[in-house]
Amino acid sequence: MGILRKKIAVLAGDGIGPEVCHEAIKVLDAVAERFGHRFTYDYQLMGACAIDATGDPLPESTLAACRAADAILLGAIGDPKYDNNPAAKVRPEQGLLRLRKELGLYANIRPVTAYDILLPHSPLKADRIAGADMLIYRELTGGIYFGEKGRTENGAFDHCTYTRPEITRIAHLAFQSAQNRRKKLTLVDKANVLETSRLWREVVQELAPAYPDVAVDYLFVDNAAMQLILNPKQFDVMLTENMFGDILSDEASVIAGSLGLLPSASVGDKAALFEPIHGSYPQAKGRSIANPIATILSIAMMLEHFGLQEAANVVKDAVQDALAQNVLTPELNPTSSSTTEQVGTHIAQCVLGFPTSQLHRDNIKAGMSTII
Ligand SMILES: NC(=O)C1=CN([C@@H]2O[C@H](COP(=O)(O)OP(=O)(O)OC[C@H]3O[C@@H](n4cnc5c(N)ncnc54)[C@H](O)[C@@H]3O)[C@@H](O)[C@H]2O)C=CC1
Ligand SMILES: CC(C)CC(=O)C(=O)O
Ligand SMILES: [Mg+2]
Repeated sequence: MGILRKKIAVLAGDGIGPEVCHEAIKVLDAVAERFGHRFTYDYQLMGACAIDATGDPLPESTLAACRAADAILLGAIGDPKYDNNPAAKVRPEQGLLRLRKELGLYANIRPVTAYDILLPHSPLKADRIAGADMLIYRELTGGIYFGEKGRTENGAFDHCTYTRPEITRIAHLAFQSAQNRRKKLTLVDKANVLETSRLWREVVQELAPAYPDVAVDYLFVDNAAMQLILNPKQFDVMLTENMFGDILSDEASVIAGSLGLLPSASVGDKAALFEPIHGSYPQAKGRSIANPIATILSIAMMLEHFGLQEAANVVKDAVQDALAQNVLTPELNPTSSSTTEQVGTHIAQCVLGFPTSQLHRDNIKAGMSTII
């Protein structure tokens, strides 16, 4: 692969979004330096910061920049002043949902891995989670988040709808992914109650014969939530609708060890966006305690999307190095933690090829004894 030039729209967003994006871009710059690629960044507003500046959570200029970019990096959006005001008509989350819809980002791919090195930090029993490695395919532009919603005289409603094409296109992606992995696909639904779930089951059953090497099973979402913690190793590719995937993937982050570790790629036919699965974690804003690894691993997914597998592997190895060296934010290591910036710098330095021992000597010289 020769030298690549790519333009990346950066939507740092709210809360910890700017902090984790800053570290992710540090790592991307290190990739550029090491491999000779050229990445340019187009910073745009989305979320509460965009409402503050323009009144609109997704200004037209942001949407245009995203359309013009080769890929989009998103930090996170959301602010307590909207979370705590149910009457607010304009909300940061509307910007994200509209962006996903406008760009046709229908498949959100969320890898979940139990890192051996973090097993002792997990609140779950190590023998239950060791070796867990799954991909969640979450449908991202349909379902209850996008249905008609409103208030009645004494109540409220959110409609959930799905069409066959919406299910078919993501199901194909999930089947193909399973073919390249351990060849197991689990559809998670609530087909014992919901008509939309029965359509999901019907479509997946119809597609299954085209993928004879993939074993398909079906779980109701309530059982799946329990199985995920009880025996996560049973899952290879999990396919599910928008809201179930949103909820189950946050639950699955406990298997990895922290919500701050899980990256994602949101892809469609014309655009691709890379984002940590977590939100804006407002309690951590400005305190340099947010884990940037979910966003840095989202950069690795972006590099894979660009066809830069070697660079993606270098980023993933650098993350492993940070975990192995105990360069961890406080939710993973409360007694001897590193800052958001120290984790990002460690990973960027590893990408640049610094021997770790050298890096540690430099950190000690700089007085950053908490790193070791
Ligand atoms: N994609 C996005 O931009 C998303 C935005 N949100 C928004 O974020 C705001 C906060 O929502 P919450 O429900 O509190 O979810 P959240 O994901 O922001 O935080 C939930 C908890 O997860 C942990 N956490 C999250 N990110 C972390 C990180 N990088 N490092 C270490 N720990 C981390 C913290 O314990 C935190 O209290 C809301 O306004 C919500 O709407 C929520 C989810 C996704
Ligand atoms: C606005 C929400 C749907 C964001 C979220 O929770 C997510 O995408 O995981
Ligand atoms: Mg979520």
